[in-house]
Amino acid sequence: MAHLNQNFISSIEHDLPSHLTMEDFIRYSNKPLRLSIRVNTLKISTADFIALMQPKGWTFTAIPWCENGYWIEQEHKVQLGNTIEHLQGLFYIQEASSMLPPTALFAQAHNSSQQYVLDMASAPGSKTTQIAALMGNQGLLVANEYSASRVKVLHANIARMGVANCALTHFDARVFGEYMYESFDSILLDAPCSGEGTIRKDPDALKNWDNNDVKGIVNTQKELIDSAFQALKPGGELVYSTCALSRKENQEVCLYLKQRYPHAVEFINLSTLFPEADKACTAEGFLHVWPQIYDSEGFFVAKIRKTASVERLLPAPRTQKNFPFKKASAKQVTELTQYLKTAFEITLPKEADVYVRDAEFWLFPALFQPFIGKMRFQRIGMKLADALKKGFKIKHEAISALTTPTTVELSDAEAQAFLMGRDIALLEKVPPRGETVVSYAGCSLGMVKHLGNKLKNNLPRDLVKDKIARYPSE
Ligand SMILES: C[S@@+](CC[C@H](N)C(=O)[O-])C[C@H]1O[C@@H](n2cnc3c(N)ncnc32)[C@H](O)[C@@H]1O
Repeated sequence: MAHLNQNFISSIEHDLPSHLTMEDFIRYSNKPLRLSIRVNTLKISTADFIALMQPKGWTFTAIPWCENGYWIEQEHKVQLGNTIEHLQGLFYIQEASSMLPPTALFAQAHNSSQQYVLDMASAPGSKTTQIAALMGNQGLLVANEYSASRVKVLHANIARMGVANCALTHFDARVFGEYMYESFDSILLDAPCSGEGTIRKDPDALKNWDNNDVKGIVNTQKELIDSAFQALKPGGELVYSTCALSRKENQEVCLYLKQRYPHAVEFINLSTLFPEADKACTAEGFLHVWPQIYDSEGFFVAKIRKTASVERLLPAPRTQKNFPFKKASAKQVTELTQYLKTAFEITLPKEADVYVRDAEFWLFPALFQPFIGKMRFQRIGMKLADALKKGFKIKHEAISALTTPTTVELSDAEAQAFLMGRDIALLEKVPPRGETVVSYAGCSLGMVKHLGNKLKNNLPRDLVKDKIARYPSE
């Protein structure tokens, strides 16, 4: 049963649009959320994923605002996060309304080239990984997160989902306007908020709700949206979203921006974003999703176009020296490319550059180059391989993100054993193949050393699980 304190009810009654009732709001707040997932098209097509999961007892209902999002029901209730398909990054467990902001950001983009994208408050990465899929792993996606522990979760999700076009930063996002003035084509500010919309997931979310706490959050939101607008290129687009319900954290933050930059802020009307979007549309053209409208969590989404350049608020900081990477030499690139091609049939993407730091080889999105020295990055692109005394050793991240056609396909039981860190015995002795990629459902799972009579497990220790959930028929 959701705990709605009286202060919250009084405040929300004030903000609820006249065509919705408080009774419905309370009724839906007490209803369990429908389970929803997003298929990771960086790894598998939606059709193949449905064909894989239907025989395992899943039923799919399409989410109208996300091409690859589904409400699902499971015939056999297993812990989704521990399934093989989840661990290999074929899908992301994501609340349906949380899929709205990236859809809005990529819908009918005014500037059709969304090459430089910033996600200002990213962890745990639901929307970052959705954006990377919408970008098809091209361009450059800068994903920022302020909390150190949440940066780790963000990175784990990016790696699991095979995202290759991302650079991670760890800042209070208020710095972007100063450090990255008018640098991005598109920005998502999924702002820290009071989380009122999450009551169906967390019945205690509003137990201690206090109007005074909201005031502090609103100041942060205004500073963050200002910084986002400074970092946006003229002609660029910004989506501001929260899972809060009050006008203060939503409409008023956007109106504040318009007041600050009246000549440069244009609100884009979202009433036709998907069929029935008008049901949640406000007078300003924002989507204010109350739980009872689409039987989802509460959410707010505003799309804003920057129609003109704005005056820079703070001077450009000095260029940062001591970038620890350098571009790999032509000889190094040739040797590495040959190793990847011969051993794994991997061809490196054209829009990426190989960088080297000590004995580590990294793949950076090509568009990253102009950002060198502008700010400190936690992690850029992905680690490709380590240099050995003779040759290289490919990293798991690269196997996960790059297509590897030559693989040994594992059965359900073998995939389970692999993810639990175990070696896999082969029924017949065959000539050893050395480093080999193993796959499940046609998608790579990781690497083994093929010894002829067994596959020696090479899964990184931090990815080994104690428990894997399997469906009864498997
Ligand atoms: C609503 S959550 C983001 C959810 C995320 N976009 C997703 O879809 O998975 C807001 C995030 O902002 C982070 N945060 C809080 N204050 C911040 C700040 N000043 N700058 C950047 N991030 C901040 C929080 O740690 C939290 O992870």
